[in-house]
Amino acid sequence: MAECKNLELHIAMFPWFAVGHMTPFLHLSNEIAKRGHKITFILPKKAQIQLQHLNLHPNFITFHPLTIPHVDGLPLGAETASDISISLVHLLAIAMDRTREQVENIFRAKTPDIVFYDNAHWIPEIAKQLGIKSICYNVVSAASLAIAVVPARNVPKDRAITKEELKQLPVGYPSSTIVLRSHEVDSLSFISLPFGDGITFYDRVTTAMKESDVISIRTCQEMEGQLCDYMGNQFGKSVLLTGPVLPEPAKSPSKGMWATWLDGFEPGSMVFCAFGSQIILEKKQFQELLLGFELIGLPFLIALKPPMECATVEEALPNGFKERVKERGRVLGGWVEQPLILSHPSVGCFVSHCGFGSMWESLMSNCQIVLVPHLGDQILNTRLLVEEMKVAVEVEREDSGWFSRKSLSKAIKSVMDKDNEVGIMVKKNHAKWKDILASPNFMSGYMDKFVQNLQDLVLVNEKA
Ligand SMILES: O=c1ccn([C@@H]2O[C@H](COP(=O)(O)OP(=O)(O)O[C@H]3OC[C@@H](O)[C@H](O)[C@H]3O)[C@@H](O)[C@H]2O)c(=O)[nH]1
Repeated sequence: MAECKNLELHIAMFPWFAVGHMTPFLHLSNEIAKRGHKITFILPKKAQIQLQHLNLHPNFITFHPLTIPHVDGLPLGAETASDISISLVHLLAIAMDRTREQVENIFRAKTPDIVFYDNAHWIPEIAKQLGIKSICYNVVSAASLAIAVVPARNVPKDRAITKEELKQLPVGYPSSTIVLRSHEVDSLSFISLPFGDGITFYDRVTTAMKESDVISIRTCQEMEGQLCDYMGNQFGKSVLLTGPVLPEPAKSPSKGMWATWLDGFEPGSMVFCAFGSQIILEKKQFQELLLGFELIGLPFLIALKPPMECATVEEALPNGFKERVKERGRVLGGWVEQPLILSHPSVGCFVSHCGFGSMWESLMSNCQIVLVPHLGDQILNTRLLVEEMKVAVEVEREDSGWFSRKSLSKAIKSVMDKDNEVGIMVKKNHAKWKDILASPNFMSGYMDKFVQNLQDLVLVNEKA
């Protein structure tokens, strides 16, 4: 157990109801629990079943399930963003807001010292009344926060933000490379749309940050230092960084259900593709992607949700695809154990949407990285990896947003061809960054300092 002051903390966690948010909150909980502190983790009932295997310290981390109220327009039983399409998530925010009384009752009963939250902008109001410190913990990149949800963005209250306004960077934004191209700015237009009852996404997130005692971001100074400083200046608050907070590899890892099949291929020859927990492609784009994989001539494993209007991936396969690729490729429509697959010696390339979780997992792997971002934050994460760190390549898209089988296969081949200059460069840079991120005290150093800061925060409270 890491050394720290003797003050034992009790922390409540209340992440947005999405796997890409609850999972990193749980990784953070594990790190805090490992240092001897108690966690009450508040989440939808169904999500508890999905996440409990990631709870590495059940003696310290207790799940507290919520009943998610039904909101008109959501499918019956929907509890997390993975249960619904992206177009409905604003309704899930209403459902989250309607759990306020349940959450307040938990706080009254459990009396935590600190609460971590992200999308629930009303948490600081409850916390202040009960003498609990509130930390707005962001599990997306500092870049995506700094470009979209800072006071300098000045989103109009009475109308939707225009494309021209979105093209302008917020005053003082510190990067000229981690930006959206002009045909991509629409991916941010959601910030002025409702997200919850009578509140826009922008107002929700900026309120969540303004009202907090501390802003925290799951990133590191080495990669996003300037952007984190900008966030601190914008909100006039200290910004605590947790570092990447990835789980330690299990001592005796299960090999996972795909290991035997993967074992049959040459080391580093397999290309793995997954687009996180939310992306659902249109059928034509899904088929184009598969045909791109067919073109590369390498073995592949694709784990994507069935495309729009299809119940299964099988019914969306291009004609004759299965017969042509035979044993060389598999297309799965369900959840796979991504971290285990990325660590398998046969897997040499990861084609990802660059969701923030997948971004860290790709950096910590030995795989070449090919990126096909979809949402605004994924595009910015991609720019960070491609333009700043030069550890990955991005698949070229047309202005319409469409990517072709040719552009996909070109990007994959560029990193899988051992003599390709770009492939050699990204591999070398990736290895350097991996050395930094995986060095013995890198992550634990961030966490020790972070937990120390939490204790100081509570001690100041007690002395006051
Ligand atoms: O089949 C799968 C797919 C995904 N996963 C895991 O699920 C997690 C996905 O998280 P990501 O952040 O990459 O992607 P998501 O799309 O789920 O995240 C969401 O929240 C974070 C934002 O940055 C993303 O833009 C948003 O889409 C990863 O830890 C990944 O290992 C699996 O284990 N199996």
